[in-house]
Amino acid sequence: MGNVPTTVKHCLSYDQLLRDYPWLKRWLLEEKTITDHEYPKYVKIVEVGPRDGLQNEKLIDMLSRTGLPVIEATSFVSSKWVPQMADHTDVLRGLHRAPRVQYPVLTPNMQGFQDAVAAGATEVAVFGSASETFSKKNINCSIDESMLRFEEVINAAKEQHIPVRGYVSCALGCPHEGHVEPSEVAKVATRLYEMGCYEISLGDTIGAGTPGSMVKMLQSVMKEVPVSALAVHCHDTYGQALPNILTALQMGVSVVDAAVAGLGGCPYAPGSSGNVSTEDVLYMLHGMGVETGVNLAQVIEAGDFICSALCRRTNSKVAQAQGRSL
Ligand SMILES: CC(C)(COP(=O)([O-])OP(=O)([O-])OC[C@H]1O[C@@H](n2cnc3c(N)ncnc32)[C@H](O)[C@@H]1OP(=O)([O-])[O-])[C@@H](O)C(=O)NCCC(=O)NCCSC(=O)C[C@@](C)(O)CC(=O)[O-]
Repeated sequence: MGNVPTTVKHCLSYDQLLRDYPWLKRWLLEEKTITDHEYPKYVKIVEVGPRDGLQNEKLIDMLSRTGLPVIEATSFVSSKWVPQMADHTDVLRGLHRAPRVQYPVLTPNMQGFQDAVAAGATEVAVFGSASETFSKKNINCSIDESMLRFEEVINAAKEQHIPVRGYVSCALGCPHEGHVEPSEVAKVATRLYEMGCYEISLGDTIGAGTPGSMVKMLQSVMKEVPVSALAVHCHDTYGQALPNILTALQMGVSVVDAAVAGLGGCPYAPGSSGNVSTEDVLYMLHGMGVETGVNLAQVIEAGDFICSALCRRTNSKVAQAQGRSL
């Protein structure tokens, strides 16, 4: 019984545990470890903190130096709807682009797309929803209407050779409708993929998903969209983001959205907390031997900088454990 942890060996009810929990017995006797599972060898991290949390050029520049391959910089939405995004053009123009880093921006419609391109965007993202009510509240149109708007954006982007990413919000639950059927998520993901989005990010907007619902949702989506084109975007409201991400990795997903210091939330998903923190995702992946090309210490520094600037506590457990931004 080579790898039985000492604490378990010395537990008085160890024999009873083995009797009562056959899976534990199998685990211990077969000397399985977490690394026996198949995981992607490399995971692409899409940093969404600057866009989903706040917009700050210095933060984007610090993140650009960490090895992150993608940093979502800002959002070309209406400032009447989201006043924080009013300075999107200045933010995009002001950042110092690092080589090999992509800086996508959100564009809900043609007006957003045109403004983004004029400000120098080289990659954009459209954001749809698997829930009718959320679609209406978030972008003021039905799912079908949103698809028409996105098709226009995607076609215009194709003409200019601009890659488009697609989001599906409410993939594991809606703040208004509650449960969302995995088949509805698959439907929207498929439409976005078929229209030409190169990657589909499945958003647990309210952070209510669990590994159980993640498996069901991914199984449904993966029947229609290749797993190589899928990403997960997990909020941590119920503390389920890391287990949900681990589950997605086990199913072959190799793109993970995360936000430095766990910034963010969605103005149209009241009560939802921020995204899973980039620091915690990196700590988990590196601990599993999965490569990301990202320097965790530098991301922690960037998180520290932005939390100090905002006088707020970091949501990253890893940064907290290192005594940062407490
Ligand atoms: C989509 C719209 C613009 C529709 O808003 P609307 O009011 O239905 O748009 P409209 O076409 O009727 O136009 C009304 C006014 O808005 C202007 N307008 C129209 N479009 C734009 C634009 N792109 N940029 C700037 N201004 C715009 C337009 O020019 C006009 O101005 P007016 O004539 O009244 O002065 C609005 O609903 C909106 O801005 N929504 C933003 C919602 C948002 O940012 N939500 C958070 C995003 S995060 C998310 O969705 C989830 C995600 C991606 O993180 C993943 C997850 O966690 O699940």
